[in-house]
Amino acid sequence: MPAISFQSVSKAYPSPRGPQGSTFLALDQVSLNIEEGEFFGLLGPNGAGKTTMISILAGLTRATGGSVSVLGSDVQKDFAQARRKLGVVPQELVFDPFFNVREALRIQSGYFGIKNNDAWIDELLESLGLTDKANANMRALSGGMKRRVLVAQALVHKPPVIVLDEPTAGVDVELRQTLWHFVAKLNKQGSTVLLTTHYLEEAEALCGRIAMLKTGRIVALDKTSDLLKNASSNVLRFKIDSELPAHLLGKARVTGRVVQLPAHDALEIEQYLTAVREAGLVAQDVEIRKADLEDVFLDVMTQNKDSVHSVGATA
Ligand SMILES: Nc1ncnc2c1ncn2[C@@H]1O[C@H](COP(=O)(O)OP(=O)(O)OP(=O)(O)O)[C@@H](O)[C@H]1O
Repeated sequence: MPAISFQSVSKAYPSPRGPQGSTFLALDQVSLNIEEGEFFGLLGPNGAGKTTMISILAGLTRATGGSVSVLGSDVQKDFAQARRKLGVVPQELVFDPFFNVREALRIQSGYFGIKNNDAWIDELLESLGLTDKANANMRALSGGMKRRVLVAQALVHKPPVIVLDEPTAGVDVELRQTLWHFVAKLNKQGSTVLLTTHYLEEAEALCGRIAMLKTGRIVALDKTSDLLKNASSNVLRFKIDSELPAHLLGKARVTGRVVQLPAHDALEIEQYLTAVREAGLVAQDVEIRKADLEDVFLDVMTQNKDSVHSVGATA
């Protein structure tokens, strides 16, 4: 039985543009099974639909079509059972300002009907570097500390499936390391992890399998190692002072003076450098590196440039 299953899931929101009553599809027939024990990455640009998928999974938003289940429990029909199996770390820093950290975790335990949970709460506090903040009021915590509490809150009922929605957005290196160390340990002990992140380095390092979402559709789904294998194997990187010739510009990723071009073999690298020289440009700091997940991601996203799914006005 999959840990998480999305079957032909669609979600229509009221359209911000267009005539009244019209909708647009934030998710379009998404099907995805995540198996027990996987560390799975869900990637996509802003607005791709990642948070919408997680909100449906957590029972916070209703899908317009299709079905979603957590370890066999349907998120709508068996809401309480599905919710109990799930620990969700939300993207936004939502917290109750009236309680201290320990109280917040005890209250969260109470929502799940768990009494005398202090031993596990202490372990969570310790693992997330929060022990000395246990009695601090939530209001008095820094953003990074609040995020740690959100992680602890999500795990307070020992859920077998953990969902992390951009947990490292804007957090420092120390918290990232603490968090990844802890989540990797839980995954090794058998927890299933679903992660959304814009830090592709993290996804590459942590996730065994990855789905890439674009405008509500899955446009790539594979083992991380196979995604990397199928990508252009090398990237030619150099700096220039003027604009690239037009025929190279379409293929290149340009950041300021830095140009990066995907290259399959030595001949292609030679052709790029010749084209640069013939355009009267000087390539500086030339280097060749292996393609990484960011290259794969950009490749996949440019191949699927014009997928916009609007539907007409609903009756
Ligand atoms: N409550 C809502 N009402 C209307 N439109 C919404 C609502 N929530 C999300 N959307 C729209 O649905 C689309 C998908 O949004 P979603 O937040 O799921 O994307 P995302 O992949 O999580 O993006 P990000 O990386 O920025 O967090 C976007 O176009 C967004 O504007």
